[in-house]
Amino acid sequence: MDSNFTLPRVTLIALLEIMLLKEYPEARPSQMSLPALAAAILAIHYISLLIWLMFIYPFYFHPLRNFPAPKYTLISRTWRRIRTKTPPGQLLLEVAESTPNDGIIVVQGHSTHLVITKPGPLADILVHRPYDFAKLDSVREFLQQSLGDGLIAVEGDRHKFMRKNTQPAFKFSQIKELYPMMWKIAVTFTEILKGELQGAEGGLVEMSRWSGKATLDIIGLAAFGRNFRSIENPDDALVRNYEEIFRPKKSKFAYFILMRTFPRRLVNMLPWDVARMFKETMANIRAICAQMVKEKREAIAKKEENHVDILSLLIKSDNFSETELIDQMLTFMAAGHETTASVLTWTTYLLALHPSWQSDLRSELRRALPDFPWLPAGTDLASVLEHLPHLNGILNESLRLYPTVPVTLRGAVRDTTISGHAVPKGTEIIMSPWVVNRYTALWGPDATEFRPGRWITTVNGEKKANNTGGAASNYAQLTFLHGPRGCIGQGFARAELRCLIAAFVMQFGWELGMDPREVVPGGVITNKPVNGLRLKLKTV
Ligand code: HEM
Repeated sequence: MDSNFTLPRVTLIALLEIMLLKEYPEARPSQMSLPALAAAILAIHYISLLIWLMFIYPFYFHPLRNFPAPKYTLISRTWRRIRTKTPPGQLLLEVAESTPNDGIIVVQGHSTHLVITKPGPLADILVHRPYDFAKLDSVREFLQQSLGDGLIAVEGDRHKFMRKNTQPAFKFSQIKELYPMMWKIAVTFTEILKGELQGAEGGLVEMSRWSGKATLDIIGLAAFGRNFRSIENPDDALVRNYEEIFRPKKSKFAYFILMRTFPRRLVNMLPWDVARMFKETMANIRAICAQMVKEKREAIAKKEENHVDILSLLIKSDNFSETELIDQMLTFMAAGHETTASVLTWTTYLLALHPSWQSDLRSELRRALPDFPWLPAGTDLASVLEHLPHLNGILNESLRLYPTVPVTLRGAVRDTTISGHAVPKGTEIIMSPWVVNRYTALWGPDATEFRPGRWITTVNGEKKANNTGGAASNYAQLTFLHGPRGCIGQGFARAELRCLIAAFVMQFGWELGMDPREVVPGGVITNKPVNGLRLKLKTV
């Protein structure tokens, strides 16, 4: 939705004028040479274009000009964000806090975007008209390059079909079946970590790395029915490949920005390591997934065991081709592994800063699971963990304060409306869980503080978990988005996190093992502490 006057068009007009003046010398001022005249014409056109784009078009002609806008240009703020290393989404939060709005703000950067801040317009985009908005072509192309045509990358009718046929693998009864397996890995994770502590100086461990191993093992078993044993075996090929992809690095950030801005083929032609690394590691991961799909098909055919994993359910549904199964598996591995690891890492960070919540949670868990790490036969772990107020309050508050995907972009694929406002095709939209989850208009003056108590209600003297955190709308919590393009794995992720946090808190007490100023949220795909998270653990 940008101006018809663009740099290439204005350059073309200027060149045409120069050619005309060359053809008709009588029209030229006699005292100026042609080169001087050409330079002057180009300069006048470019300065006019700049004035048009910065001061006239956005405020008097842009179709979205009537939405409230910040009083400053985003370019100056972006520069400050880069300098001060504030996390992605923080700049937009400052915009939302300082610009009175009804849920839609227009921001001008190198192009125009609508930033959505409140429940009404979020519901329109995510639930009422989700297929009027799609991922931007550049983002989709990047996803397809890595994950093929998995659920996260497809659009329109293709997406509707896939989502409908994948949903059964994530229904509540299915997740309930997965709890004991998740618990087993969570306990193994803490046991191995306990062993590591003996060799670790001062009980120091790097939590991001360990979180990634635990969640990779859980997704391996739940998605493929295969234990990668990455917790025990750091040299596993799949583990190494995933660690390589997700390790935050400046060169990767630059690669993503270039992929957003220039054609993918062009960027991939550049002779740099990061493009080659992406290509090679994704090809390795794809080959491993293809092998696992093949083996699983054979095992199902031989009726070797009772298969409850996601891949088995998709194979048995007979709705997916071989390539589609591989694409879906790659998608679940990518979407369901680092995301959950990031939340586990941030939860341990928040609990390191708030030791009283750590010990309250431990007491709650000891009462609920007195035989830890054993579960008496017949224990309904899902029912036990899903009702614990401290566990769920802490999890919800971590998900709120450190949403794994801090910012997501959409483009209107047709002329449509948001909250009754006309929005032309091509309009780019920013939805930011970081903004919405921390917005004082939705959460009150303590929006940015860690207060798990907001998710706990006392009824007749008994503490119970609530699902709203005291906010007036479900849309105030955007971590998993909502609607048919929201996270299909939300229930899975919550189950897994309950197990991991519970086992961790029952096994260890901890404090921060680094300068708190060094704990900086950032990262390329998921929101991670860019300098890692060192914790000082002791067994309890
Ligand atoms: C705490 C952990 C997780 C968080 C915060 C999270 C967050 C999200 C978000 C924000 C999206 C929408 C992305 C966008 O459209 O820009 C998404 C989509 C998705 N997530 Fe998750 N996710 C998590 C865990 C999982 C898990 C465990 C799985 C699978 C086992 C999973 C599978 C997916 C898939 C397949 C999609 C695409 C859905 C679609 O477009 O229909 N996620 N997730």
